[in-house]
Amino acid sequence: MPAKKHRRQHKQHAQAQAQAQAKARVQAKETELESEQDLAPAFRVAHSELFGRYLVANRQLAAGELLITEQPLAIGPCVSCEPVCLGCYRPVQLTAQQYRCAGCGWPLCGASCRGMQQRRLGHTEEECEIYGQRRGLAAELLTTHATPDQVRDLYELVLIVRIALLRHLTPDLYAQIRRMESHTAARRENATLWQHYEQKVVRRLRDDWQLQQLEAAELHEICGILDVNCFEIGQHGAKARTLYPSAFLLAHDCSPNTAHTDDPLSYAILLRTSRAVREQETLTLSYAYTLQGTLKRRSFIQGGKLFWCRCRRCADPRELGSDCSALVCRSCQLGSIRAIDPLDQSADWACDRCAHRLSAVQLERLLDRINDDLESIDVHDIPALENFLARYREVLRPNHYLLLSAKYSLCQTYGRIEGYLLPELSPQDIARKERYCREFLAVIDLLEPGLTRLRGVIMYELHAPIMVLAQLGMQTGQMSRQEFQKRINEVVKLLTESAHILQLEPAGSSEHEMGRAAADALIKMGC
Ligand SMILES: C[S@@+](CC[C@H](N)C(=O)[O-])C[C@H]1O[C@@H](n2cnc3c(N)ncnc32)[C@H](O)[C@@H]1O
Repeated sequence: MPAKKHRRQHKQHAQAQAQAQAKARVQAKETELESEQDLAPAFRVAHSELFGRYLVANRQLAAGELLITEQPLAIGPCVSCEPVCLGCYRPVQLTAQQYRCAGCGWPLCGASCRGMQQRRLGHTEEECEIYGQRRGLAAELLTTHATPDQVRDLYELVLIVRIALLRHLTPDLYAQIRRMESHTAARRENATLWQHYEQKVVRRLRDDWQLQQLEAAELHEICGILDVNCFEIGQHGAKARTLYPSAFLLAHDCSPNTAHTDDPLSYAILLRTSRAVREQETLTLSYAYTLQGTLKRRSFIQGGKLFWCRCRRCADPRELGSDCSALVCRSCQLGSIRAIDPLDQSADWACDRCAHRLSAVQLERLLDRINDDLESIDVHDIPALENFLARYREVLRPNHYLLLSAKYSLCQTYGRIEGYLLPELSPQDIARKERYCREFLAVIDLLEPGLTRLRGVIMYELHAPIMVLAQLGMQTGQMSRQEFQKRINEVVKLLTESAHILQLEPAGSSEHEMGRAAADALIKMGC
């Protein structure tokens, strides 16, 4: 081989080798970056004047990323609860037949309650001793003669006493809890709130129960910490409130970018992104029930968490396009009534077509009345719920949260309760279920988009009427093959997304079961 050709070949070979090495280096770097990204914490703690401490995404996060899973620091019955077992937080009766703790006499679900073995998460010896020494002031009041207020007042104390006990039992956990925000100064300025806790908690524990080792200031602080930072959790009828080591740091938003659930056995929280989150974006969850109007959500948040929310949804009279607070104008019957300035709780509400106005007080009174009406209806009473929708159709816009609440109950009862199972329903009733599901889903898509439990549940509910009506349409020859296929494609899409969302719920939860049912249905359909 001539030397020149050989040199050229050698040069080409060396160039190719250098290119391959460079490519390998880039690939190695990329892999390194990818794995660094995997290892990089998804979020960090930031601080601002407005939020105090809060969590921020450290990198771009995908929808469904698990951000936090942690055990509670403390757990106990909710504030306004019905009687529950002190071990597992499932409902109990106050009758003479109800099993009671041999040590202190409080009602428990049974001798083998799993909460008796879970130190710190259930009924402990230390707690038992305190109640046992004060049977007349606690357990003996918990009979069928107890008024709802007496029951609530006693159950409210449980978690406060548990936290106070941690001071000596596990000082590190206690210190972690005491570092949480309590808003004590602001609470002290609110005479009604302060007096409530002074009477119901501080005096009761220190004077009546003679627990003078619990200082008044410490008790007020614990009450504040609980009001500001607690999560309400529970599955299969259990209900409890919990404090978690880091999940409490999430800031609030009325259309949040995370969703959380809890493990039925360990009470661990599982917090995930519900949609894609940009690097530097604040991670948020909702402290209030999202299917409520701005006026109600804001006053609920101010009452418990002591700040006025000013998020994008709160500032928008149409609530991100959902229009879930709008009323029908009583005067012109054409326009919609909305808040003039939703960030001012006392601002008037005005019609967008005529000069009609309502004061915030008038509006609240009207909504309270309609709400009381709705609350008086059993969630399984289909005719009463339909009647409610018919009565308020002329008063509230179709997406109003009070109508949506009734529609949600109907979505879950049509096709599911005796007398209204799918084979028993008329095509009109099945179509009604489909319509309510669609209306509800359209609002949830705006307020809680992404991988959220409500979307998963309602998509599962929606697939059934579409499927049944499509089959019926084919059988009766009223639906074309093309239209039938279109409906089936929609069913597959709904089941796929529902299965994906609901199987993120912890095993053993009813939503997880629903997710599995969606996945099974897809298999049966050959998907
Ligand atoms: C559960 S704590 C969150 C952690 C708290 N920022 C801290 O530093 O401990 C709730 C408190 O955070 C603040 N906060 C959270 N979200 C907020 C928001 N959207 N606007 C204003 N303050 C907010 C309020 O002080 C609220 O009472």
